[in-house]
Amino acid sequence: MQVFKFGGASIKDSEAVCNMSEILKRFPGEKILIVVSAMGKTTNALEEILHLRLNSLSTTTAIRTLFQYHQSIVTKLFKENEAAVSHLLEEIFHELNAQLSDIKKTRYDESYDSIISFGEIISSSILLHYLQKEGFTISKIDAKDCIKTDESFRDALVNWETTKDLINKTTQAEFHKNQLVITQGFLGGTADGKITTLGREGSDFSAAIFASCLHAKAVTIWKDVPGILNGDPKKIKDAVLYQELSYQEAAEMTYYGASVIHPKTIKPLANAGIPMHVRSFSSPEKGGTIIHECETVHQIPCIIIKERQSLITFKLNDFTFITEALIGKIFEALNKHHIKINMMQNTAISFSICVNDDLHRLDQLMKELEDDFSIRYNTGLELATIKNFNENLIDSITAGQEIYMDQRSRKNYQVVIKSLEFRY
Ligand SMILES: Nc1ncnc2c1ncn2[C@@H]1O[C@H](COP(=O)(O)OP(=O)(O)O)[C@@H](O)[C@H]1O
Ligand SMILES: N[C@@H](CC(=O)OP(=O)(O)O)C(=O)O
Repeated sequence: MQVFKFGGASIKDSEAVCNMSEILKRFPGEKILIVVSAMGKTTNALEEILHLRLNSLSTTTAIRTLFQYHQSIVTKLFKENEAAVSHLLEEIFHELNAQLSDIKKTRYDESYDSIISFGEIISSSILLHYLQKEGFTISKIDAKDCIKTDESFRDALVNWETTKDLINKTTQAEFHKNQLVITQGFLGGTADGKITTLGREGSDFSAAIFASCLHAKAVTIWKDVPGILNGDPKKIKDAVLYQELSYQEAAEMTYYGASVIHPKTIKPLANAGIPMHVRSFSSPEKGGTIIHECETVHQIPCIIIKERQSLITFKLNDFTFITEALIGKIFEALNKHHIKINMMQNTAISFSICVNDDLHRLDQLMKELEDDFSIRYNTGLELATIKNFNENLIDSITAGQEIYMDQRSRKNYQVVIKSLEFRY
């Protein structure tokens, strides 16, 4: 039994969905658990709809556009039974509207999950019907009933023991009857059935959760790139494909922000010794990258760019030194608001952190600390990390740039800058 994950790009239109079905046909008779993300940029569209609703602006056009996007995929995929699937789509959008009218501003994170989860609910429903039409024996399970989490909405923590039991019970029963089982990535549920999400781009992590609980023989993540390269090929010219990566190297890349894999994905797979393949959905005959237990340590530079960063500097105005107690106060607030530090630095009288641009969370953080510190911040930055750096590469990345913060260790160089026009 193995796990396949199809992300937004691999199911973004009807051609991509047909291609997904062709990929599955390459594995006749193989038991496969399919984890799907929302189609294309649906999650971003739902975030926008939530934003409009919370600001008491009209959501009508945005909802209609999202509906029409999915409807046009359904129309192209289904012919004789289009009406049934269209009806299902209408029902899901009806439910989305109902949930939107019930939003509570005071419980932002919970409302976020209840709305944003619709992307995966829609995609898994359409794909179930399409793959059935294509002749596969397939059933759907709901991730919210299998992956049990706490109530940290938007970044929920998995309760592994319950999850393992539920995944095994639910999935094994379905595999007795079907070759394929499909479920939603990114989603989980609390003990009392409220929907949660595992963090943006968390479907890779969902695939790893299912794989480790089911002792799958492998996980394959189908992407719009040939595998994992030593830099994002959309930004770095002549990026080189890694044929294999150790769990450790892969985990490190995701930690620094290589967006190709969600950072929480590697740990459960490494602990269970399950290999992960990252392969191209447009060239499924190619092997891509395998992440597994191996001795290989790459010496070529690897460039990781984390976009949408903010730099926040905390200071006291009376020349008080930044003590451990003051840093402790900042860390406590960061922990409380689920804000992760991507890079940090202190001087005698200031403490600076580079964090993701999550305006809602950062706003809460500032409110909490504004009485104790004078706070300055810059938004719209990028954090570049070069593993195995050399001076030429640093020069080419920082040339003409204002450096907001940088630091180096023996092997890694990190820099926060405004924008990165690559000349590499
Ligand atoms: N080191 C890297 N190797 C390959 N792709 C990378 C790397 N770093 C960033 N990427 C980006 O990751 C993207 C694929 O991840 P993502 O968009 O999350 O896929 P999906 O949503 O389909 O799961 C690629 O299109 C590429 O631009
Ligand atoms: N749809 C969610 C979860 C996800 O993992 O998506 P993708 O696999 O397309 O990155 C998001 O966009 O955050």
